[in-house]
Amino acid sequence: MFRSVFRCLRTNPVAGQRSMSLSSLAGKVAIVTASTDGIGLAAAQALGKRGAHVVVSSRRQANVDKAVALLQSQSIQVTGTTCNVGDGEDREKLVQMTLEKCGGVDILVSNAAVNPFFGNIMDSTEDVWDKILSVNVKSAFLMTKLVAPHMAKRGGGNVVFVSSVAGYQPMQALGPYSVSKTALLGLTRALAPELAQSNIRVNCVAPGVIKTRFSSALWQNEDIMDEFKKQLSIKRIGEPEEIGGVIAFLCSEEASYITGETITVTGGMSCRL
Ligand SMILES: NC(=O)c1ccc[n+]([C@@H]2O[C@H](COP(=O)([O-])OP(=O)(O)OC[C@H]3O[C@@H](n4cnc5c(N)ncnc54)[C@H](O)[C@@H]3O)[C@@H](O)[C@H]2O)c1
Repeated sequence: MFRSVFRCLRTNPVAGQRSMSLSSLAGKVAIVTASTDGIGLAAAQALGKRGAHVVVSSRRQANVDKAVALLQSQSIQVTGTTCNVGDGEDREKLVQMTLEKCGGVDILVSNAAVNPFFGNIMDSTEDVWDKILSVNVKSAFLMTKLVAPHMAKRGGGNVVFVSSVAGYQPMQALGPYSVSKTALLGLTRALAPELAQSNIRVNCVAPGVIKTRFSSALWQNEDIMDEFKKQLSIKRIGEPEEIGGVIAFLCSEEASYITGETITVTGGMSCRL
């Protein structure tokens, strides 16, 4: 059977093209927050390689310029701007610029996160909680609220939140951050039924330890990593591209019947709530 499918694709270029276009995001516009490095940049690359026009942003202009140049060098259609997702004016500016320059928005990947606190959760302060919940959770919701009407106007869209394995099992010393990531699992489920009415799917990815600046304190410490690897089926940490691809999948037609879900991408760590 496989042989006849391959023969058909080889001898029938139209059939081949049709199967390619199933996963294409050509004509789609994707906002990815905090997308000049790490998982956000990998998500922008994965979406862009599937044909989407990606709007990259982060807080520093120099980082935006660097990411735009990199993506352009990979023949990805890209627009960039600065955006602090914790700032209402910045969020509006990001969406407005996207509408003006790209004509609409179809995809939101809410990726930005902070963790200003390491220690016993009972030592965390109100300021720590305000900062973590504002950037990691509230801005994810408020960005969704801003883009949803514009997605609805275009017949639907996709929202993907970036949670964490820590959202399932709080990491020692990362209590408030872990709780914020658990909140995203709830936000995904709370939004999905309401936005399905506008043909907008809402999903989430929960990465395990991925090699980025954010997690460098973990992967640069051999003792921690040796201990950590005991919990993994695949005995290595993940790469940002391994999350970017899953995000692009969730935004594609192949995932057209998936909403309200979180996909864990952890190398086999056990994730249970
Ligand atoms: N790396 C991992 O092991 C890992 C594991 C699980 C989840 N995550 C999640 O993946 C996402 C991306 O992290 P990463 O690992 O790629 O690290 P990263 O450091 O490359 O990305 C986090 C980005 O968020 C940005 N950011 C922070 N506050 C912001 C704000 N107010 N406005 C705009 N941008 C802001 C930072 O500048 C940074 O670029 C985060 O949500 C993180 O919680 C990462």
